[in-house]
Amino acid sequence: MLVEPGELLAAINSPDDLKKLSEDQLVQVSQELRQFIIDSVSIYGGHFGASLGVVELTVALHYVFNTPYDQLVWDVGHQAYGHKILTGRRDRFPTNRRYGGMSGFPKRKESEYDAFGVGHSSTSIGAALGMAVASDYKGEKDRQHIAVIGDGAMTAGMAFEALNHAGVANSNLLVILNDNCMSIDPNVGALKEYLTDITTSRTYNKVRDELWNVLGKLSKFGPNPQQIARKVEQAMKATLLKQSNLFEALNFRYFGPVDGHDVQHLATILRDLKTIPGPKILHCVTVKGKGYALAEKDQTLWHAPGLFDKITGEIHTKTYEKPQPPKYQDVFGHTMVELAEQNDKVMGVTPAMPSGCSLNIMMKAMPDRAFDVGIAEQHAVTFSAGLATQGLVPFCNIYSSFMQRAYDQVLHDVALQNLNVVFCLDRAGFAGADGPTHHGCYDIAYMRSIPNMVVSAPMNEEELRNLMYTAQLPDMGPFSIRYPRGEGMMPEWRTPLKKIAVGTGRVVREGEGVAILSIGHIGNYAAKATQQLAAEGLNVGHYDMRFAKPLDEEMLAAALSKYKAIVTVEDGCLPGGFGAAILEFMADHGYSVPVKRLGIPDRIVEHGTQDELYKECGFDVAGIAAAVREMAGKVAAKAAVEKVVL
Ligand SMILES: Cc1ncc(C[n+]2csc(CCOP(=O)(O)OP(=O)(O)O)c2C)c(N)n1
Ligand SMILES: CC(=O)[C@@H](O)[C@H](O)COP(=O)(O)O
Ligand SMILES: [Mg+2]
Repeated sequence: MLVEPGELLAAINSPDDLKKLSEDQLVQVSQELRQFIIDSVSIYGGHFGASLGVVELTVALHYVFNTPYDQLVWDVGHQAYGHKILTGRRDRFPTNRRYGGMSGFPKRKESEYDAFGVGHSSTSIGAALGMAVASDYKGEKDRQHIAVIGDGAMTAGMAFEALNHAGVANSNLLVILNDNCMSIDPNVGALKEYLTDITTSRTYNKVRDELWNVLGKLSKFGPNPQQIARKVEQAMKATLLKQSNLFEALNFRYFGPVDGHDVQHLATILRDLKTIPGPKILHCVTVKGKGYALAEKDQTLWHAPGLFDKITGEIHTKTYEKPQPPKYQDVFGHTMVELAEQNDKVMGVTPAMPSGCSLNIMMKAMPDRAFDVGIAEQHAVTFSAGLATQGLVPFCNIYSSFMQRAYDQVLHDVALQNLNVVFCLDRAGFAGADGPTHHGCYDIAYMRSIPNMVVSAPMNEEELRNLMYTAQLPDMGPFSIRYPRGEGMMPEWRTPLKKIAVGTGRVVREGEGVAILSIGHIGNYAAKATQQLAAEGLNVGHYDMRFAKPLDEEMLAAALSKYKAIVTVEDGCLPGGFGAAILEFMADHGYSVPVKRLGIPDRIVEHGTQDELYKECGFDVAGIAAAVREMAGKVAAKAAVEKVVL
């Protein structure tokens, strides 16, 4: 073991062991847990700042509540490392996010302590409410249901929808709002300002603390003082806070704000809250990255820093002798500025991923033309639709998997009205270590089914730039461009912007016998496979189709007439995907050439590096080459049979 737990932590293999500690020992065990997370993430990688920020909360929750009977739902789950360590998975930590190893997020099949599988944000309140209502139905009156949600996740519509329901369901639900003023980037929006208003109202906090101190003393004499104090507190909130009672207006009892790093105080409060029925919210104020100075200072960088030297804080980056290709996201970010300089109608929109998708480059250069709307994918799409009705051309950049949330908005608000909105789907295909919650498998299939939608994918940086350029030309209608996480292919990527005729592909190489039809970046793997095959004497054709919709029908017809077998390659799901589009075209036009489709199969693919997952699914370079050989073998066998018959 490269990471040794501290003395108390070493003895904790489940929350039952934690409960054996005295309340005085909670501070030490919290320190040890924090150190274990720092030590582990520095050498194994993963999300960092969020877990450090909830160390005390995690300890207090498992100390006070009877998990797993009491159900604890973590929102997003990127902050649940402490939870995993305390619930019997400390020894598995070296495998975190690795192929075949522990998931970076809570996952029901991984542990009975993971009450709900997460990864996408803002699901915790709805899920915990469902559990609470189920407990009501089953008569489990003693069961507790807790949702831990961050201030960033709280900005999403789903969270509000669940609060709205919970306020009348009257079930036993505790929402813990972990307020650190941060999403991945600084949190945005009016809710953030409201929460800041509560946390910074010194007068309110002072009067409230005094009131509850008195209450604590009086409560020995019965529940009445509590009721009086509550009434006084409500009146006080209304007068002392600018906008009061957002949560109380939704029938939640609001407690806080409390210091989320005072573990003993948290344990006391949580114990009290256990006795209060119905929906309640505890507002905890925490610091993202708490306990690691650099992470406290640059919270965005340390959200998920990669491997680092825990002593110096140096983040390990590879060094290269030659210039390397840029990340696709950066090509997007810089090209946005270039396009916006040329076309004053171009705007940028991101739901809470400005640094993830590099729209932050435009937000800095043109703050009035690029918007972070918070974790609100549905709103991001409809907001973009609104901009488009006024003649603007919004580029709405959403990670492929998060876009799943906004399918109806794409269809109803954009496509039905044929509005000029450009959807840039970053992290399309396998996301890698984040795993199935984040893999962008489905976008070709779901975008292809939408009328008016152009579905495209660049094979390299130049194509990304040209597709972006094309998409903002007049009257293009809804236009989607997908590209993967990570680097492209071209160190010299600032190529002149050129129009690509919609629905046209390009020939990468002519061959004979078998042709590969690929879409997007994975075409580079196909290109390598064709080179390997050429060395073996197999001269394989390769077409970079660029568009899954509309297909380049002319090119396809030519390829289907010339070649005896086809292999399609996509970094997307096979059902309904690019290969399926080719088969539909063939069926509709009477082609019967044998086809082998390579892509993401119809099952959940877990986490690992992108290359490990391509290999697992058979579309890494070796897999593509093997598929071509197989098809070439069939072609040769068929030709041999035909020769004998003749
Ligand atoms: C639907 C969805 N959109 C975006 C994300 C990406 N994302 C993951 S964590 C995060 C920030 C969450 O902020 P908060 O809930 O406040 O948690 P913190 O990191 O501050 O602890 C974002 C935007 C996501 N996981 N799910
Ligand atoms: C938890 C979460 O959803 C994000 O932090 C996500 O892991 C970011 O992914 P990228 O690293 O690909 O931006
Ligand atoms: Mg936050």
